Amino acid sequence: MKSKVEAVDLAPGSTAFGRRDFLGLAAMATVAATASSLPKVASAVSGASNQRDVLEVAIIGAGLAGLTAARDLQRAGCESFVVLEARDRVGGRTLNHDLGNGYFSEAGGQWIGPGQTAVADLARELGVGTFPTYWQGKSTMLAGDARAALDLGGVPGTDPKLQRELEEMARSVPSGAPWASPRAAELDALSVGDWLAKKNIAPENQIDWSASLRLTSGTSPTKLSLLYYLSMINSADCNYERLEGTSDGAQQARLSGGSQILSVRMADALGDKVRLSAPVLRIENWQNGPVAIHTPNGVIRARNVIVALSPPLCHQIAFDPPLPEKRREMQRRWPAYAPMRKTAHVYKKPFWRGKGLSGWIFQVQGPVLWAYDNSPEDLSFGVINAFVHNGLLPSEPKAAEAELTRIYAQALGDEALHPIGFHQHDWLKADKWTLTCVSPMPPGFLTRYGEALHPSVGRLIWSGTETADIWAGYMDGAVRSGHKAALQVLRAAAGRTA
Ligand SMILES: Cc1cc2nc3c(=O)[nH]c(=O)nc-3n(C[C@H](O)[C@H](O)[C@H](O)COP(=O)(O)OP(=O)(O)OC[C@H]3O[C@@H](n4cnc5c(N)ncnc54)[C@H](O)[C@@H]3O)c2cc1C
Repeated sequence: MKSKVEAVDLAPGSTAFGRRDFLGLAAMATVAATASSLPKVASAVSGASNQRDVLEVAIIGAGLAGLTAARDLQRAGCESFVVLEARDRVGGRTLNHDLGNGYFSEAGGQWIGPGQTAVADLARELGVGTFPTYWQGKSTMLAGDARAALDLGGVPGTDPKLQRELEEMARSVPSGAPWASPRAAELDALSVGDWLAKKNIAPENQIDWSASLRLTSGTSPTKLSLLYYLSMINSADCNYERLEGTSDGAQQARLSGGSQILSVRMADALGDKVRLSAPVLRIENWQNGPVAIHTPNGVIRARNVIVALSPPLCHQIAFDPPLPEKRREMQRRWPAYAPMRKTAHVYKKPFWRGKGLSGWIFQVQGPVLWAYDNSPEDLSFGVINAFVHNGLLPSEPKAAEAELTRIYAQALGDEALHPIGFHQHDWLKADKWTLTCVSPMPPGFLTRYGEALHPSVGRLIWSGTETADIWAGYMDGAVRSGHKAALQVLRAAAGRTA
């Protein structure tokens, strides 16, 4: 079992000036360039709004990506936009479950970690604090009636030698465009399972690989493209533990007040520019504009559209004329339906901590994929959250609670028999406005369809976490994609007045 993060080797010929430094400088340069053209942009935008019913921008989706784009536009002086959101709430794949007295448990995205600077900056700007994820103590493994307690040190217990091999391969797989890797065809022909099968992995490590990959990608190693997984490791500075770990990885910290608070605060500041319960059903005249965006409440016209949705959600919208074939096929075939169901057991206290237990539970065969301590920062009560296998746990809440309570008692002791609250959220069953929590990318997809993911077509600018250059699939990627889309619109507006 590995517990320490090792230093990342620099590629031959590289200097201590890393990719992050470069991206930081590039971002500053872009912001400076944008700021210097702001008066022009603002006037171009006010000019557009003079045409009464034609807005400069319509943003579809009030998740982190869409709201970040809207916030950036407003900060740049653009007032001619709306955000159209299908649901009666903002936040998309982030959702706070209210535990009462101002406490929340996150039913969707929740953790942030090192290198996820975009979401961390946003939190700071919005006055949202962070606190460390609890992982200290022994984790419990359950296999039938057998129980073992192990110190994992906050990282998955996979083989360090194989982790280094993956990191080395990840260097040649750019996170934002894996299909551009010189080894793309070879790596996309394999699943992670194919690759692992050649490595003679000990059975106990196979369980660890399988659990951590399923949690990260929503699918099993045999169904996950090796190319895609390497692009995720690349996002994490080519550091496996930074992707998969808690102590110094992407699961390192939580947002005070629950992750949905980011979207709620952005939406509050945007006021009536955010229109809830306004699903976009049809988009016409997207080639040259003005684009007509149809919702059940009426038609909005705009020069540009930021589509801040995952590709399968884009596919639910009718486009007239139809989108270019490659884009259409990419949306249609994008791997969706990675079901994720999260549960929360509430206790009077996090009693397991006093027993030297982390609250982490892994079950070899059973409904619990991973249970973990999700208690509030001030420990006024204890919470065990779990990612569970759909199909192995009854969907009816009372029955699900009882089954998990029994398992937690086996893992943590009899105190677990008395929860004071239970909550679950099944993203597959909730509604049709998420479809996929993460992307369970199969071999062969990215090399075939990846190139259609980023380029705008006509007046449509694609955003949403899936389009991010780093940390795609994560909250950080969503925020980055929102910044990028807003810059595209501002540049287009500045170009018209130049
Ligand atoms: C269970 C779970 C656990 C996760 N864990 C983590 C984690 O720990 N850390 C992390 O960084 N990320 C995590 N994620 C992923 C993270 O939540 C997402 O990457 C991020 O929130 C995506 O933001 P987005 O704005 O790109 O998309 P979304 O949040 O999907 O936003 C899209 C919005 O568009 C709306 N919409 C859809 N169709 C239409 C339409 N036709 N018209 C108008 N509106 C529409 C939706 O209602 C939604 O509000 C997790 C996700 C889930 C579900």
